[in-house]
Amino acid sequence: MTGYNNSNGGEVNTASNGNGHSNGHSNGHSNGNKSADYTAQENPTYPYEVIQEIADFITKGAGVRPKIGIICGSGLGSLADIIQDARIFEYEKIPNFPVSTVEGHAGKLVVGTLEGATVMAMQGRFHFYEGYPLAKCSMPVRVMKLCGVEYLFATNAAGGINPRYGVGDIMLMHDHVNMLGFAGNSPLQGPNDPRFGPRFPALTNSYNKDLINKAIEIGKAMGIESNIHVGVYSCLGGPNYETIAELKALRMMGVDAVGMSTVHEVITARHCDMKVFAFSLITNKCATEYNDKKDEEPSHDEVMAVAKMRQKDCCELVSRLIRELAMGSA
Ligand SMILES: O=P(O)(O)O[C@@H]1C[C@H](O)[C@@H](CO)O1
Ligand SMILES: Nc1nc2[nH]cnc2c(=O)[nH]1
Repeated sequence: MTGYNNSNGGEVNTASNGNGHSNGHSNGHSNGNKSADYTAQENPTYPYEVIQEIADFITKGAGVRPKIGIICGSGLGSLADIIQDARIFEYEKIPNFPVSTVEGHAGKLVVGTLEGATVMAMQGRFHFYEGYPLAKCSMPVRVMKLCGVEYLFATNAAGGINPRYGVGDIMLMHDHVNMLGFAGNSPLQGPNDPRFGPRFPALTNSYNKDLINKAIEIGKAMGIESNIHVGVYSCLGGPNYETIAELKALRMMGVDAVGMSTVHEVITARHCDMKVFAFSLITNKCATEYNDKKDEEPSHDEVMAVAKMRQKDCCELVSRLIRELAMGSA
């Protein structure tokens, strides 16, 4: 396994320099990496070679090169349970991989087949609020790319700000507002390695329109068209949910649903030219007026309960869309 120490303040370390794991990207588990904890001064960019080694570990272990990557949102791990001929990698056992710390994110990578396509699914994603820098949160997207993935399917649980959205609805993402980006934070910060993508990537067409249209058709066929919306997602840092004033501001900005993930993954995927499909399961309605109703306050328990309740439809939507892709009609 390549060691890397990226505290050189500029250049990406593109060679295997054998200098050991002094970078702080330890997962503290079975790979024997004894490096120090992450410090904010450190550059969290993973060198290409390290990502390549993780990808090789997975493709060799699984014996396939997946075409579609899936990221399961909070409570939506069942999207990975429907994968056949599954080869399961616990994050703790993947060299240089972070570990999942959030309930509803099991911490497993599942590789196999779904509806005739080879897929790899993250049953557990990494969030900024867990203390991981954004480049680390979205590093697995680059691993997917080097495993052969061409399409990223990202899912999340989110609060509905658009008053037309109900709990349990699905919002197909057609755009996002990157609040962490507004605050000067990006998964692409730091030295750029052109083998992944350009220094200044465009994000104007980030969400694949054909896949959105296909998903709308599938929603109709499933008889859930009135529960399907197309809208704008915004990612905040979390882990706290939003104040009323913040929710009002987001609504004025044109945001339909708010969460704590996905955007950095989409940026990383578009940077390396993957096609992206993403949706939010609306797990709670966000209050945009002041009131004292305790039962209107969001909670992770509620998020998990709604995800469990709606997992069947979410799985069916994803499976059908993947079937269309595998048949070449999406
Ligand atoms: O991983 P996602 O974005 O689906 O999870 C959302 C955001 C927080 O992690 C959590 C809050 O309940 O759900
Ligand atoms: N930020 C945020 N994330 C969520 N995830 C699920 N519901 C919510 C919410 O209301 N706000």
